[in-house]
Amino acid sequence: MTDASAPTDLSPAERAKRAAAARALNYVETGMTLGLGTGSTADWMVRLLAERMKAEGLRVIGVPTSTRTAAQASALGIPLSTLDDAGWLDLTIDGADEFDDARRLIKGGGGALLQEKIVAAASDRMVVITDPSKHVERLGAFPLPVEVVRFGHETTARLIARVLDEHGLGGRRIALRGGPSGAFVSDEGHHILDLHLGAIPEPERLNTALNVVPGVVETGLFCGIASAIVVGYEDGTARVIGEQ
Ligand SMILES: O=C(CO)[C@H](O)[C@H](O)COP(=O)(O)O
Repeated sequence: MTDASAPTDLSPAERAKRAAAARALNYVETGMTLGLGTGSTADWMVRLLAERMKAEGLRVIGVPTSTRTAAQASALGIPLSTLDDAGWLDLTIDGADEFDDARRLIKGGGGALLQEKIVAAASDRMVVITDPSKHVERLGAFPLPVEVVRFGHETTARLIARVLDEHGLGGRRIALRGGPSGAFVSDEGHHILDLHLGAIPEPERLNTALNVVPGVVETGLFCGIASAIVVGYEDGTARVIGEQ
């Protein structure tokens, strides 16, 4: 169903993101503790959530997955908690950079993958909000973000290259995320290596192998975590893959 309340001046891409976010809010019930994702699609979800809280008296407590989302949510008046104070969450709603038919994801384009994974893992359900441009047959066209400690990060990259070799992904480019002003630093004070893999033959196996490399904190591969994927479309409709 299209959303008649959607602003008419949005670009097609923003309409799709908004549609996914609006549909995902159907999972939210009053009294829930809710993980709040990071990124431009999650941004819509936080905005629409705040609107519903004001308009309908919906009560939730949010656990943000980044300083960016924390700032947005508190500016909009959403009550927040830390993950440890909340303990366990009813639901997390977050975006993704890629998803496949097995509901596996690549996340971390916005650099918040570590907190996003911890929060999602501590939730009864993770609902992903996305659009058709992120659907892939095989994960890996989007460079895989891997969060690493700053100490010895070039050595960690070499150790990762060895793992890639063993997984039939030898010679792939590994880039330290950053720009002219220096390397990107995550909310937890780490760097991110973007692995340009093209296609990942066995995401679960690669995730396990990367996570035991000394210096690796976490990967952006989310396997077996998302319970539903809400795909929003430019016409304002949305479709759910997985748990309704
Ligand atoms: O994983 C993320 C941040 O770390 C984001 O959810 C992902 O990058 C998608 O962002 P967007 O909705 O802006 O496309």
